[in-house]
Formats: sequence, C-alpha cells, structure tokens
Amino acid sequence: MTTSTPGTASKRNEASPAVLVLEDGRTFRGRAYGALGETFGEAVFNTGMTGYQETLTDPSYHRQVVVMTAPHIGNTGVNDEDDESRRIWVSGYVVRDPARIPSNWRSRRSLDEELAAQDVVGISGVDTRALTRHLRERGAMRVGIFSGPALKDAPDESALLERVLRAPEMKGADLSAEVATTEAYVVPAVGEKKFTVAALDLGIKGMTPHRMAERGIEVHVLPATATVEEVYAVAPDGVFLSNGPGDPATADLTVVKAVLERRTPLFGICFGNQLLGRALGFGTYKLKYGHRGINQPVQDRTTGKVEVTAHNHGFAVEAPLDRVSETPYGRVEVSHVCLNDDVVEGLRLLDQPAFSVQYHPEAAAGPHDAAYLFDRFTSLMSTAPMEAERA
Ligand SMILES: NC(=O)CC[C@H](N)C(=O)O
Repeated sequence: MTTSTPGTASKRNEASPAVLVLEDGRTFRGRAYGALGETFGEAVFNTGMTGYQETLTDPSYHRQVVVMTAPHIGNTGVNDEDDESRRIWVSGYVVRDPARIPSNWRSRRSLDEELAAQDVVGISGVDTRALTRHLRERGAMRVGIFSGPALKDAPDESALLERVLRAPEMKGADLSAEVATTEAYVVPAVGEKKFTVAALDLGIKGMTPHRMAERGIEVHVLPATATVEEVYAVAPDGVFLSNGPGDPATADLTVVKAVLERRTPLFGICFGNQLLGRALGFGTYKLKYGHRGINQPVQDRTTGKVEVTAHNHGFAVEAPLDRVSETPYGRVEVSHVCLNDDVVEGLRLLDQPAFSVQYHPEAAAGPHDAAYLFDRFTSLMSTAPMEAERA
C-alpha cells in the first residue's frame, strides 16, 4: 500500500517510523521514506556520491534494497532526463539524511515523492555507515523494510524477521525476463548509419544503445527471450549482450554460443560479460558484497592504463588472471581486472572478434574513462569480415 499525495510525502513520513531488518537479525530503526508498506530484497550498498536517479532506474537493481553510503540523498530532486529505464527497479531504498528541499534547475519533483508515486518503500535516518560496515563484514543478505500498516500488523521484531527469511535469495534468481522489453524496438543511428547491432535486452540501461547510436550504430533491442533466428533476422554486423539482474548461472546460453559459432563480433557488459564467460566454460560466483559505485579502479591489461569506472555487480567470472585459457571458442584472456580486489572485470577472445567487461563503460552515472570500449566494438565490426575470410 502506498500514499503518494504529491508535495506531502516528506511531511507525512517525517513522523512515521520504519524498521529495517536484516536476515541475520540486525535491526535499524528510522523514518519512512517514499511509500509506506513493506518490501524485501537483497541488501547491497552503493558508494556513488552522485547519480541516484540513474541507480534507482537501473534494471540490474531489480529485487535489491540499495543502501546509499553518501549521507545526503535527494538534493537535486528527480528530473525528466536521467532515468535509465521506464521505472524505478530497486525494491527498497535506504538513506541517511534525505533532502528536505530539492534544488536543481532540472528538478521536477522530490525523490521522496517519486519513490512514493512508484510505490517504492524506503527508510531514512539510518546509520548507513554502520549498515554498510555490517554488510561488508557479513556479506550481502536478505533484508526487509517495514513502515505504516506493515509495522502495525507485526509490531515485534521476530515476526518481521520471519517474513525476511521467507523472501527469495539472489543466488539462483532468474530475473532478466521480468525487466526486459517484451517487444523489439530500434534505436536509430545518429548521423550516417555504419553498422547494425542486435542487442539482447537482459535488463539494458538506456544509455547503452545511445552510446552505440552516437557511433553510427543502428541498435535493434530484442527481448531477453529472443531466439538465434530472431537475432540473425536483423542481419547484425555485431551482437551485444546487456547488463541485467539476477544470477548468471540461471541464464540460457543458446544465443551466445550461436554467436560465437558464427564468429559474429560480440560485445557484452556486466551480465553480458558473465554470460560470455559461462559460454566459454568459465564459472561464475557470488561476491561477498559486490561492487556498486562510480569510482572503482580497473586496469585494462592490454594497454596497462587504469580507468575509474562505474560498477554494479554482485557476481563475477572465475577465470585465471595469469595465463591465456584454451576454450571451445579459442584462446581467451582476462583483459581487465579490478585493482581493489583482483576480480575479473573483462574477457577478450584472441581468435575471434568477441570481448566483454564486467563494469559500465556507458557510465550513467559515472566517469567516461571506459567509453573507448564502444570504439573497440565498432572497430571489431569494421575488421570482422576480414577475420571471417581468414577463418
Ligand atoms: N549490472 C549487471 O549486469 C549485474 C549482473 C549480475 N546481476 C550481478 O549482480 O553481478
């Protein structure tokens, strides 16, 4: 249930208590933020100082309750330009000190109002530093947020904890089809059209086809369930595998393997990197608490350059850093690595035109250091016919 009378949300919620209960029993009390009610998900923290609107609307956050480590959230309100998809996807939102009065020339409404209007239950006034330290020590885990009627129905914490323990876990969750488009659509090339790309929407962010379009690519965004025939029906020069929510171990690899068989140029981001990794025969595993933020240092091992990058992942590919791997599709190297913890951040095939990264070169939000990867994809498409002839 939600009450979302525009302009009154902040006032209403200031007096309304809310409780956050983690699956290991740790509890935080605060005030309701956004919609009143109850919600469940995987508790994860995001260290971005800016970009909350892009974070909230990134479909990869589906079924996650996002804790913001930046203490002031909502200062620039919500605008009509920065959404990364058609709605907010986080299942809950946790902040320390929300803005009472948003101020920005693009702001159209307050974040509190927007969360309420989209029925997203949040909590404010939480010691997000303590909560983040807890998640860092114990790992990402299930959580519930309760306010309004949900709190009245189950006033004691053990009853709330019971409900949290009934919520589904992220491990084993197959979520792409829940967030992806059901109809194919085209994002036209900006200026002269040079290439056609079939982009599998596993939970795609809006900025991704835009980054391709501005390089002369006509992007055919296809549903997550698209078949090999549907992918090749658009006569693609290249295939793109998008980011997306859920556990990569549940994903169907038929299309990825068919693209590798045909040696069509292939580029994957985040979930797409994990799918490429699995199609090549590598495993994926759940990180203790993941990478979410916009200042993660990654090294491109092909050039030695370090880039500061946007991340949002809870799983990672298990591939050897110190040697080239032999796979059914030829040799593969780990092309990128996270300098904080040596997690695999990119894969590159040496015998065919395919590569992927675990992080977000499209940024939105975040720095643009990794935008060169879209140029790498276009140059693969320019040189690919030669590669195919040689094969
Ligand atoms: N942004 C993404 O594509 C995330 C991929 C995957 N769901 C993960 O958490 O690792």
